[in-house]
Amino acid sequence: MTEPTAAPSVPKAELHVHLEAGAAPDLVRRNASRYGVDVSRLFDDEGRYLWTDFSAFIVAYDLAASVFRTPEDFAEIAETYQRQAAAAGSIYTEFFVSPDFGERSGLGYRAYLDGIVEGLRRAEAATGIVGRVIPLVERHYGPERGVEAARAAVNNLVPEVVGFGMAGEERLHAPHEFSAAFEIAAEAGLPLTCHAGEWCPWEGVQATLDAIPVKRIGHGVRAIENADLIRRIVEEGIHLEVCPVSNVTLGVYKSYADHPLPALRAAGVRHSLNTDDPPFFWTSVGHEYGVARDVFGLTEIDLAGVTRTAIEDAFCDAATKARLLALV
Ligand SMILES: O=c1[nH]cnc2c1ncn2[C@@H]1O[C@H](CO)[C@@H](O)[C@H]1O
Repeated sequence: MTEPTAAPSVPKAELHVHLEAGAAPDLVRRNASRYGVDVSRLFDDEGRYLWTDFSAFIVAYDLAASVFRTPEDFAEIAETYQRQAAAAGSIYTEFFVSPDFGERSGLGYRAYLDGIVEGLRRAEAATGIVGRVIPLVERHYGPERGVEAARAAVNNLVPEVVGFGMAGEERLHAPHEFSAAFEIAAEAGLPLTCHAGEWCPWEGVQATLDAIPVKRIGHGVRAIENADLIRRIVEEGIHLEVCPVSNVTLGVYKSYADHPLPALRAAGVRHSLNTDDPPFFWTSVGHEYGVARDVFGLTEIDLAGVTRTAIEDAFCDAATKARLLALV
């Protein structure tokens, strides 16, 4: 993970971090040896995560996640991530968690969630950084498992659970196939976000907005390919959870010069800056803000605006937002 020489000092906030990907290689290696799992193919000679493309990344993600098995293991991921983010000036993180993965891990979703929440509470007590959780559907497992994930989410509404979403392989299944899952979550009062417009072109974002009453889109950057869609996103106040380093590292865009962050900003699209899967993409919250400043030319005032927009469009309660906005 490369921190810029001097990360911007402005308070930071993130709305899009996949929890298991918050685990740094050292933590994964330590747990792998504790549980006797061979993770040698996960890392390169310098000990950094190794993958070739998005499909290989999803497999690598699952292998790294497989060495977390107890509530305390998950508490440690959450607490460690949050302490590092707080040290880089972050005041708020929303993590994607997977009820399906909680079951697959053998732990059960509730014990998995309780571990994560315990880690978030410990980090908040130590540093003040606030952490919240968005359970999600893993799209590549299909709509039926999506409904199960939604049921698990609404049956375990601890205070830290603030929304519901979908991630995973965007090239499989259409958004409307997941309507039933999103309806269960919406009926329980959970605001919605869905990954789209990362691996599929702008039509994927439009189909998502047509099928699911989302307030935010995970990534959504390829909406830039259609001016009418961008107008709709601005008019409806849809927030894009933008992850520039992830996009360039995974190859959604060849270089930062091709990335639409400046065009999205110029169009007035509400957005935040996010790490997505930080150690997999050799990034951190400080690095994202550093790239926004050094590559895209955002000023400290612009960056404070990004943080304010993130908190305004966060899924936490109004009192928490007011308290956090007062810090920016
Ligand atoms: O950048 C991404 N795009 C789409 N799906 C992702 C990305 N990063 C992680 N996941 C997926 O999210 C789930 C865990 O939260 C896993 O299914 C993982 O593959």
